[in-house]
Amino acid sequence: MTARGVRVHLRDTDPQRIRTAASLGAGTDAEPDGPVDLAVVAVPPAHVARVVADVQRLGLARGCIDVASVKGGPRRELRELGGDPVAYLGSHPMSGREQNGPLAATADLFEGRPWVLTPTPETDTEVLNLALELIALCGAVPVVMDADAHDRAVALVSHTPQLLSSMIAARLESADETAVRLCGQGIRDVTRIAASDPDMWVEILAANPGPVADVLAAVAGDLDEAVRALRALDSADEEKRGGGAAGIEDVLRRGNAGRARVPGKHGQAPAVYRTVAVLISDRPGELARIFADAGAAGVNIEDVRIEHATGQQAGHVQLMVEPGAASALESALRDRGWSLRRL
Ligand SMILES: NC(=O)c1ccc[n+]([C@@H]2O[C@H](COP(=O)([O-])OP(=O)(O)OC[C@H]3O[C@@H](n4cnc5c(N)ncnc54)[C@H](O)[C@@H]3O)[C@@H](O)[C@H]2O)c1
Ligand SMILES: O=C(O)C(=O)C[C@]1(C(=O)O)C=C[C@@H](O)C=C1
Repeated sequence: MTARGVRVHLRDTDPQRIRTAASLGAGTDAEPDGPVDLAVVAVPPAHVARVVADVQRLGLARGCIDVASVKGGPRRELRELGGDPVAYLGSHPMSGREQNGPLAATADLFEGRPWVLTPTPETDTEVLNLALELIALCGAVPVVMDADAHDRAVALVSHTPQLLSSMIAARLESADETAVRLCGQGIRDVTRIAASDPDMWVEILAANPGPVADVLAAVAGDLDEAVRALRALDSADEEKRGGGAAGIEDVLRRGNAGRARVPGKHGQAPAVYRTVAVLISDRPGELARIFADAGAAGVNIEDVRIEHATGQQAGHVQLMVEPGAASALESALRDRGWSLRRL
C-alpha cells in the first residue's frame, strides 16, 4: 500500500516488529492525527474480534477489515463482544508464506491471488468499497463468499493440506540420515508449508475443526484403500496383485484430475510450460547472470525452481518458459557458456 502512495500507520503489540516493518518501508510508526479510512487487522485468528472491537471502541478507523484465515468465528465473537458488525468486513487473501513476521513480508505477495470478502446484507457499502480499493491496489482478485462457505472451502484447499504436509514431514524427524540426504524436489514440494508456525496453525485449526476433520476423514478413507492396495500388490496371488495395481492407479488418476483443476498463475488454467534445466555453481550473482542472459534472448521466464545437488557446491535451476520459447532459450544459454541438463 505504501508503494502505491497510501499512507500506512503500523501498530503491533510488539514494538520491535513495528520498527522492523517501518525500516523495510511498510509504513510509519507515527500515530495518525485522527481516524484512518480503513484499519487492516492482521493478528492471529483468536485475537481478531478483540482487536476489531478495540479499533471501533477507540474510534481509530472509519471501517475495519481483518485478514485471518478463518471467517465464521471472528464475526460471531465480535457480536459477543458488542462490536459493530456494520463497519467490519471479514476478508482473507489467499496467499501467504510458511514464515511469519515482517522479515518474511513481500510487497507483491497478493498479486494475482484471490482475496475473499465476506460481506453480509448489513455491511456498510463504504467499507466494502474501501476493501475493494485496497485489494485492487494490491493487484489481487476479489472473491465474495459467505463466511461459513469460505471456512469449508479453505478446510479443503488450505487447512487439510497444511496438516498433511506436516504429517509427511514428521516422518522425517527420526528417519535415518542416509534416507534424509536423498530428499529431492518431490518431498520439498510436499513439505514446504510444514515449516509454518505451529502456534498460528493451532489457532487456525481450532477455529475450523469440523470442516477440516471432514476432509481429513475422507483422506483417511483413501489412505486405508491405498494401504490395502499396496498389501495386495505384495501378495503371491496374481489376481490380488491385479486388484492392488488397479486400486493404486485409481488414486493416482484421481490425483491427476484434481491437480488439473488447480488454477495457475493469476488464477488462469495451469499453463503447460517447458522446463530448461541449467547447471549453476553456488556463487554470488549466478542467478542474476542467468536471468539477464534469458532476458537478453528475449525469453520471459514464467516460473523458476532451484534444485540443490546433495553435498555439492552446485545445483540446477529450472526455468519454466512457454513451449515455443524453449529451444531459443536453450541455444542462447549454450552460446553464453551455460551447461544444460535434459529432463
Ligand atoms: N501467513 C500467511 O500465510 C497468512 C495468509 C493469509 C492470512 N493470514 C492471516 O494473517 C494473520 C496474521 O498472520 P501472519 O502470518 O501475518 O502472522 P505474523 O506473526 O507475521 O503477524 C501477526 C502479528 O500480530 C501481532 N499481534 C498479536 N496479537 C496482537 C494484538 N492483540 N494487537 C496487535 N498486534 C498483535 C503480533 O505481534 C504479530 O506481529 C492471521 O490471522 C493469519 O491467519 C496469514
Ligand atoms: O503458501 C503458504 O506458505 C501459505 O501460507 C499459503 C496459505 C494457503 O494455504 O494457501 C496458508 C494460509 C493462509 O490463510 C493463506 C494462504
